[in-house]
Amino acid sequence: MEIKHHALAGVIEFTPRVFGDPRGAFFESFSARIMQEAGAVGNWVQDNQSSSGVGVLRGLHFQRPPHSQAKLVRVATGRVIDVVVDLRRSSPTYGQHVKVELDSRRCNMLYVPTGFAHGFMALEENTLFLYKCTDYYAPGSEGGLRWNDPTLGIDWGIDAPLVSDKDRVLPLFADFDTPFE
Ligand SMILES: Cc1cn([C@H]2C[C@H](O)[C@@H](COP(=O)(O)OP(=O)(O)O[C@H]3O[C@@H](C)C(=O)[C@@H](O)[C@H]3O)O2)c(=O)[nH]c1=O
Repeated sequence: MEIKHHALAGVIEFTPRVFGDPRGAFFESFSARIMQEAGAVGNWVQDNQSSSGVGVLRGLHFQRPPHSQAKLVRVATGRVIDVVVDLRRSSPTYGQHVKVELDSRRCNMLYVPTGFAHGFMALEENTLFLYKCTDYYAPGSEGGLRWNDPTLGIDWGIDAPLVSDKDRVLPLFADFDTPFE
C-alpha cells in the first residue's frame, strides 16, 4: 500500500497494490492495521454508496460535533475530483483545501479526518462512490459550505455542475463559524 500524507495534516491517501490476472483484478480495499499504522484511525460504523453522472457535484459537507465523521472515501467505478477543506479553527491550514483525483482504476482512497468539509465531482458517467464513516448519519447535525465559495477558491474545472437544491444554498465561508476546534 502506497501511503501519501497530504499538505493538510491528517489527510492521507492510500493507493493499494492491484493484482491483475486473466480473471480480472483484486486489491485490499480496507485494512484496519495498515490504516491505523498510517494514522487513519476510526471506529467505522457506517458504509455509504452513491452513484453520480458526469458533472454531478456533492458537497461541501460535514457533520457537527458530537456527530462529526471521519471518512474513508474511494471510487468503485469511474473517477472524481475529491476536495477536502480544513475547518479546524486552530489549524495553521484553516480554510485551505486539498484536491485529489480518485480513480477506480488506480483504486486510490482518501482518509478525511473529522474537522474537514468534504465534496466531490464526478468526472465520468455512472461513477460509484463508496465511503466508510466513523459516526452515524445525524441529519440534525449536518453542515456545509458552498462549493463555489470565492474565499475557498476551489478550481473544480467546471462552471455549472449538477448540484442539489440543498447544496446550492449552503453558507459562504465568510459567514461561517466553524464548530471544530
Ligand atoms: C449522507 C446520508 C444521506 N441520507 C439520505 C438523506 C437524503 O434523503 C439522501 C441524499 O442525501 P444527501 O443529499 O445529503 O447526499 P450526498 O449529497 O451524497 O451527501 C454526501 O455527500 C458527500 C460529499 C459526503 O461527504 C457525505 O458525508 C454526504 O454528506 O440520503 C441517509 O439516509 N444517510 C446518510 O448517511
